[in-house]
Amino acid sequence: MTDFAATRALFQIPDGMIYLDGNSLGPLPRAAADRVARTVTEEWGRMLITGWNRAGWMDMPARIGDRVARLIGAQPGTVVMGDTLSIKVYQALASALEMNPARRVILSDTGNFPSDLYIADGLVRTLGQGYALRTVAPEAVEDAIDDTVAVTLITEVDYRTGRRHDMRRITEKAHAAGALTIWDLAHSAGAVDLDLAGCNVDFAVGCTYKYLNAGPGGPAFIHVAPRHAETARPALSGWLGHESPFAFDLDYRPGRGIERMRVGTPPILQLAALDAALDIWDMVEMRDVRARSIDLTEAFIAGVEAACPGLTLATPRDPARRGSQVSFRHPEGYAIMQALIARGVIGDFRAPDILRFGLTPLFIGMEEVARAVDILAEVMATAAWDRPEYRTRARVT
Ligand SMILES: Cc1ncc(COP(=O)(O)O)c(C=O)c1O
Ligand SMILES: Nc1c(O)cccc1C(=O)C[C@H](N)C(=O)O
Repeated sequence: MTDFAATRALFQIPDGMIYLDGNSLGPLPRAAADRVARTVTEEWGRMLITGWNRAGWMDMPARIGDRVARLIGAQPGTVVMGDTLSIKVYQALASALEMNPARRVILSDTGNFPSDLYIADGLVRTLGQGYALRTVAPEAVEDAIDDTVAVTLITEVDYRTGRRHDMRRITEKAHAAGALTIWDLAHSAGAVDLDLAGCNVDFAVGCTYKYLNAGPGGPAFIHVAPRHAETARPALSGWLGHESPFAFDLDYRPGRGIERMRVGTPPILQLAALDAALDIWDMVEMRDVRARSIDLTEAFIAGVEAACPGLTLATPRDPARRGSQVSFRHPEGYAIMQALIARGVIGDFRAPDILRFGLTPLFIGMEEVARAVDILAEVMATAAWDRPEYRTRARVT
């Protein structure tokens, strides 16, 4: 059994703060600060360029990829770290389209994160030749999979509502129709129990600065199913995905397996922070995290619904259909969230009216849930949010 009191002690969270935003930016694992400092002083400072060999920097993207693979139910050797998630979406999409050349449609849904849709739109414009992005309502995805679809591009857990797609069913349906699948796991990795291998997905991508706690700008990951690993062309064919980067050949030959999905120089300091954050993940079983996340989200929903009649639940009631966040709607959602933040309860707001709360078992327990509910109830009952300064929108919400 996972000891959540032990994991919680490993994070640095300011006294008195109830941090319900680990679904957007995870808190600092205490060990990450030391680890980054050591990487800077002992590796970069003392080894300089020899660190690429002596400190194992060059192997970090694949070595850490294996650590992430365990958390998402993927086989070792099928995940590599690097770049940002938007870039990995582009890479997976361009690779998948090339693997299904008779088809022209990318299928996605309106619950997807805008960056994924922007990237898909940009790519179809670059490709021309009848390529198109078809975006349907989340509930309509399964029925929209037909023999024109080259690839589905679906974010498993909706960033606004927390609604979770059925990965197994959609992947099966896509394969039966001759389409490939790309799953964006930004709000899934470290949040829900995943079985990429068992679901037979083709590609998956995700970020590490949310539930995995790698810090702002933490590198993304990409997974390619073993059956495609030696045939997928990486589309972004940078030198570090080359079969032999230090031969400096003028022609590009993709590297072995998942290594080919590397592009350029890996962000070593961010990878060091992620490596330290993953030590905490080594202490937990994903099924325990999922079970506790369901308990926390159930308790939060019940508490808020009982105490705050003015808020409308935006997240599915069925725990199987949601991730590890709970969202409520209110026309004054932005001001309400600012009032909560002023009282030490940190969630966030997503336009036009969503209050978003991440319930992250590694460092949030039932006691914080109860306190957060009480504070929210007080803010709502006294209309404490109704102040001009709470309505002034910040640049980043
Ligand atoms: C589902 C999803 N996809 C893509 C992105 C974009 O990620 P990045 O800013 O790392 O490129 C995000 C978050 O920002 C996201 O939530
Ligand atoms: N990546 C972010 C950033 O650089 C700044 C502020 C927020 C973010 C986010 O991750 C947003 C996030 N994807 C969301 O779910 O809204």
